[in-house]
Amino acid sequence: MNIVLHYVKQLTSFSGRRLYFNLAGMVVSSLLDGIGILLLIPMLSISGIVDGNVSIPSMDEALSFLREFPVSTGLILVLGAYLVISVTQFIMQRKLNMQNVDIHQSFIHELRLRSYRELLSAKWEFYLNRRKSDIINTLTAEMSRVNTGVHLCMQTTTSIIFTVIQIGLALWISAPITLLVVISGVLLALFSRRFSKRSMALGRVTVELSQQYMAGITDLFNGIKEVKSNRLEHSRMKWVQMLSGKLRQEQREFTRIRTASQLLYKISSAVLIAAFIYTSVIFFQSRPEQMIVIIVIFSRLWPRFINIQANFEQVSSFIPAFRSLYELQKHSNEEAEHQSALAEIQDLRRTEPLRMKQGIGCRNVYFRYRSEESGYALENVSLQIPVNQMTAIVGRSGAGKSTLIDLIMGLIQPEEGEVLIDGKPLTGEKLKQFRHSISYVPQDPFLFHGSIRDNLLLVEPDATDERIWEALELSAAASFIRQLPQRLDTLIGDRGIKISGGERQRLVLGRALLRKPSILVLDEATSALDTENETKIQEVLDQLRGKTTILVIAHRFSTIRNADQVIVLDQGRIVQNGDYKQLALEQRGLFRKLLGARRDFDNNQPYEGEVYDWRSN
Ligand SMILES: Nc1ncnc2c1ncn2[C@@H]1O[C@H](COP(=O)(O)OP(=O)(O)OP(=O)(O)O)[C@@H](O)[C@H]1O
Repeated sequence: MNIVLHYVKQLTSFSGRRLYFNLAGMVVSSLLDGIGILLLIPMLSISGIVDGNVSIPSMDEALSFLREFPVSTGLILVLGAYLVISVTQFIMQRKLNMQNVDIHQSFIHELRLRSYRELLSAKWEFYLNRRKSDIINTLTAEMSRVNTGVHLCMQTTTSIIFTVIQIGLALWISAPITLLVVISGVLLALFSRRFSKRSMALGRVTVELSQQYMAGITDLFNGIKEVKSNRLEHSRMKWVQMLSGKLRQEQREFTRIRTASQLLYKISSAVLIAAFIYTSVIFFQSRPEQMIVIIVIFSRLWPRFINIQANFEQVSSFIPAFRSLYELQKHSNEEAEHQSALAEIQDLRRTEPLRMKQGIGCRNVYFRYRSEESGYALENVSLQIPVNQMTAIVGRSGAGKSTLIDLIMGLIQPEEGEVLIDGKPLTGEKLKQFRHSISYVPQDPFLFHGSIRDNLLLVEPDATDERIWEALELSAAASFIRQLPQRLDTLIGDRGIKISGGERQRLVLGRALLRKPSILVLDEATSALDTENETKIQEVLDQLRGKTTILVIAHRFSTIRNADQVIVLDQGRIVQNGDYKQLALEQRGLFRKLLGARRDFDNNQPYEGEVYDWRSN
């Protein structure tokens, strides 16, 4: 329950006076409700409409004037008062409900924004160690349970206020009966704690199953092409059947618990009411008016107890969802990129890009993904990337090329050693500015289901069509986009599924160039291009040299042919570093081995446009 209290505290500090005003309104409204219903019988009795007398201290005297009137006038007065009180209470209740929803939804809105902000400010390592589908599950399914949980907490608070006030009024009417009802309620609530505990245990199962379901369907639809091509539909269907069966079972179990506790309350209510009436009639010779009071008090209070118990059980089943959101927020907060990362995301001012003068350096850098592993992904790496030159990083698969790029971009931090910009450590404001000067193009770029224009404006929301076409010309994407019937307004599907791999890469390169970056990082970003388009990109990179620092991982010989510097990585270490020609001539070097002995490097005349994959060596 502590975790729920954490969010309730957040709710009270977020909503402030509004929440307290609403609670005060609830008190007044429940008083009116209590007066309207509970005092109806005594009023009728005092007015002489019901035979006999139900004694309520001080109320008798206050309403004794009704006896002066004829019965019909008294009845109109009593019912008129009842109507006024009830209608006022209904109107007030409606207003309070609307305000409640407003407070609740504003809080959920804030919670959602806060969670996104914290997640966006978390460092890259946070994501490396987590299943993305778990994060998505927490932000969707669990967030929705938290939403209902907060609503239920507010509803339960209201119910408790109503109940306490009605207990007060009932005590006024008949203290012994009310006390008996309350004691029975408390005993039953204590007995029902087992239902709440079972609900919480089931809630944990719900979160686990929900995570498995989200992970499974994410994997399934990410790999739907493989599923269809390799005829894996049957095995996937079996998996869905198994998981959906567990979900069905879990929901059934939850309903079983809930209905069992409701049944217990309802049976108790029948047994208690019978016992009360029997005791009153047989032992205390109570009159019919008192019987009515017993029934009224019981029928007003008992459903409230049932309702509070049902809410407790449901909130208990949501506790694991509250915990899941809490832990996601806590961990993303703990793993924030830097102290001001959160504030930075809120800060809408544009950060000025860094004007690098000398270049990027790494000094004796060590990095490993898990501290318990003995091997390093990067080991004692020292290098210099001169400003406005093109540096290529090559090596076999798993050599550490992408890790080195992530480290240079400040996404991951070295375990030992330093990354330097113009000789100074890459931290604080400098890191922020440095990030703003980079355009990064991965092999599998991020394209969303939208138009080409929308995908481009993602990085430069204010770019004009003229600037967009200029960038697309540079990335050799303009020609294919012009041929599309809707040109920039063409929808490209999920992850750009409606265009080819090569077209996707040219489009994403155009998007990177639209930002006019001072540092361009291409991580195998030209792998899907044909020779003609690759040559075009090569020309673009040549044009950018002298104006932009270019960092390239490429498995194609032609892409790095004009690089000013080639860094050769092997098992996390730099084994060669120099310009292309020099490395190609080093007979025993790994670079030459990677290129393949077939080529005539002494004349530096490799076959034009030939595609060569380092990784196969
Ligand atoms: N998220 C990760 N968690 C654990 N180990 C990782 C992770 N990413 C990479 N590695 C390991 O770190 C080493 C370097 O990987 P990296 O991706 O940098 O190589 P690469 O040269 O870019 O390979 P490729 O050319 O195949 O993309 C490899 O041994 C790899 O298994």
